[in-house]
Amino acid sequence: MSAIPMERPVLGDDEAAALTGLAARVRELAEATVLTGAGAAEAAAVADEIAALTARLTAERRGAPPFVTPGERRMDRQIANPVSGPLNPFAPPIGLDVTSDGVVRGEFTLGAVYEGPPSYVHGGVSAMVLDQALGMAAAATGTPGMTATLETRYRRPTPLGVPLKVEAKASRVEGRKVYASGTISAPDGRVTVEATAMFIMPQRFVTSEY
Ligand SMILES: CCCCCCCC(=O)SCCNC(=O)CCNC(=O)[C@H](O)C(C)(C)COP(=O)(O)OP(=O)(O)OC[C@H]1O[C@@H](n2cnc3c(N)ncnc32)[C@H](O)[C@@H]1OP(=O)(O)O
Repeated sequence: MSAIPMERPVLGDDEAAALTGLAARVRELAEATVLTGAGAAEAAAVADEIAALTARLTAERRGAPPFVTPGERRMDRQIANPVSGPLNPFAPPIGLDVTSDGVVRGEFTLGAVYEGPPSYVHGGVSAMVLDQALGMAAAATGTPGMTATLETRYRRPTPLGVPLKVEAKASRVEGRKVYASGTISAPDGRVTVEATAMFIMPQRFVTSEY
């Protein structure tokens, strides 16, 4: 049982645009925080100002991230997803497109907040990006599901601060199970991470709109 309810408020266009802008500023703030050379006193002063801003936002707090109206299925309306959601400051965010033949593609650059080994992307972040891309490829078959297995193979370090590509495609559907694979590649075209995954449409969602 989750502490976050399933029922969601739906944002109008103006509010969605304003909150998207807010998330972009908070994303910049996160990067500024990990890179700042401000001294202790300045960092403490800025922390106090941010605490005041957080209190302003929390004054009207929702119980769950909101949705937007476009899209027939719930996953199309979810704009606070941690990989692709423009409303989520934690998300890079990565724009992922699905071609008519079911291939998911995205281009993205990851900054210092996603660092694992010095100057390279954290392996868990790469896995998260691939989980999302492969999940979208699975959903494109018409059988959206939850990740049951995700296997990643880290072939070489994934560089920060340069344009990366992610690509994914489903290979087969067996009842409620969908198998998919994908890669992240560096600007030189070499694959840095490969992934295979199996998604299962939960029995409880078979008759719902998920
Ligand atoms: C477009 C959006 C993209 C989103 C991408 C990101 C997606 C996510 O992050 S999802 C979050 C992470 N995943 C989860 O939290 C999933 C947690 N697990 C579950 O909810 C359930 O175990 C779930 C949905 C995987 C399967 O549940 P359920 O529908 O009850 O399956 P169940 O009836 O027990 O089993 C069905 C079949 O799957 C198999 N199976 C179930 N779970 C697994 C598993 N983890 N690994 C391998 N096989 C499995 C069973 O053995 C059974 O096989 P068979 O048909 O051959 O007997």
